[in-house]
Amino acid sequence: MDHFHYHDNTLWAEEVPLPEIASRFGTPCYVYSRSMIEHQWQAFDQAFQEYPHRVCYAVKANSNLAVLNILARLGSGFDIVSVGELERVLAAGGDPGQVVFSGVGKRADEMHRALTAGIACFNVESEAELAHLNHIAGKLGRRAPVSLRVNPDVDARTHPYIATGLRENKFGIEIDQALEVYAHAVTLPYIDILGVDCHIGSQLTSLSPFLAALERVLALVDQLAERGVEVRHIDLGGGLGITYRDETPPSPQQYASALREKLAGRNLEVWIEPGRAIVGNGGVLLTRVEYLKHTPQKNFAIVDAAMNDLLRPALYDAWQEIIPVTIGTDGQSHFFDVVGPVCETGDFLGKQRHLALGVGTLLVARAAGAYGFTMSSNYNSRPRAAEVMVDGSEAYLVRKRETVESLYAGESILPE
Ligand SMILES: Cc1ncc(COP(=O)(O)O)c(C=O)c1O
Ligand SMILES: N[C@@H](CCCC[NH3+])C(=O)O
Repeated sequence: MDHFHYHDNTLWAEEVPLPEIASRFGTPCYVYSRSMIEHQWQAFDQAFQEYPHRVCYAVKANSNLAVLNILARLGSGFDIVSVGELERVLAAGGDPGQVVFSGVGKRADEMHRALTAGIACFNVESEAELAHLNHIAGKLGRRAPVSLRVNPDVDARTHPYIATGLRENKFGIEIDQALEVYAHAVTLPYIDILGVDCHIGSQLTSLSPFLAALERVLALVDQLAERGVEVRHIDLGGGLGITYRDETPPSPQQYASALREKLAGRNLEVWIEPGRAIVGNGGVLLTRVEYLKHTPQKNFAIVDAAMNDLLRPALYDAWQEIIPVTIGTDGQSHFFDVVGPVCETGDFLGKQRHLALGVGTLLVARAAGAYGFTMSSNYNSRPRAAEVMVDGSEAYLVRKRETVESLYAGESILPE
């Protein structure tokens, strides 16, 4: 399915034209579509049909409160990796009883807060973390709900920086050691074993790695049952990819039905943690051309968004489609490198793009709803961009552009 439609310069099925958004809120800004985000969450939820499941949206993909609130209203669960993400979920009206906490480095204060908030499950990634959590829960006089995240040693066939399920990666407990760690876990007084968790990587474009991981997790579930450890759910993490260029990832329907087939007849809930596939295509980065620069080697379009706003091209050499929203003033097409104002040669949004551009042309970088704003920074003392949510005929400013003053508000100089 083509996730994205442009009708009269609007986003998806929303009605507010992007040039109007640019003039009301300025550029660069992120623009999200409420209906697209809802559509994608519901696609996952409905695809499992009657099979007991929980969709825990991965907050790291896009943690804007309006996005979280839209999902909370649908009844979504949330996958968090820090206390900061937990507080965002709570502030957005999310249900703590549907929160899972992933990550290799949970601190004591984070465990404490998550326990008092009453989260659904800690996805524990090492024996040391398990002992620490048992200790913290003991001090609170509570039992911590736990799944162990196992590392199934499956090649996700994605960018090496975002593959997480290989033996050499820092994530999870080696699957061959899992039985031993479970045997220990069930003896701990403040640990309640609920499930088995894994997450093998992000931007996966085929089903086979998911199914290979599922098979290994199910084999472990069976071995645990033989030893008297009955788990209630398995968590398969996130990772389903989207189309940036010419990838053809499975749809949420295809993904869920392949999982359902393997799970049929089991008395196990399945939890998933999709991030990118819910919000990725529901957002764009809107930016304006400031200058054109023609050199004997290259044509540059210098835009007002930069690597601090959208890091994926610089970090992963990721391809984001760039489309003009308004016609260029000179109307001439060239191959352009679309670059930002940051002082790094790696500061580009796209290279060698055939575009008709002029000064003032508005462009979008598509598929920027996931890992766009959340990976942004203040590098070069650039204020973070505004975020706008479009909902039918209304556009709401859901995060103001930062002010320059706010960037040094917490700093101080040394006394005389
Ligand atoms: C533990 C965990 N769950 C879920 C996700 C979400 O992944 P994605 O955005 O690829 O669906 C990630 C990131 O890859 C993750 O590390
Ligand atoms: N930041 C990555 C995804 C990271 C997934 C986190 N576990 C990206 O933009 O593709």
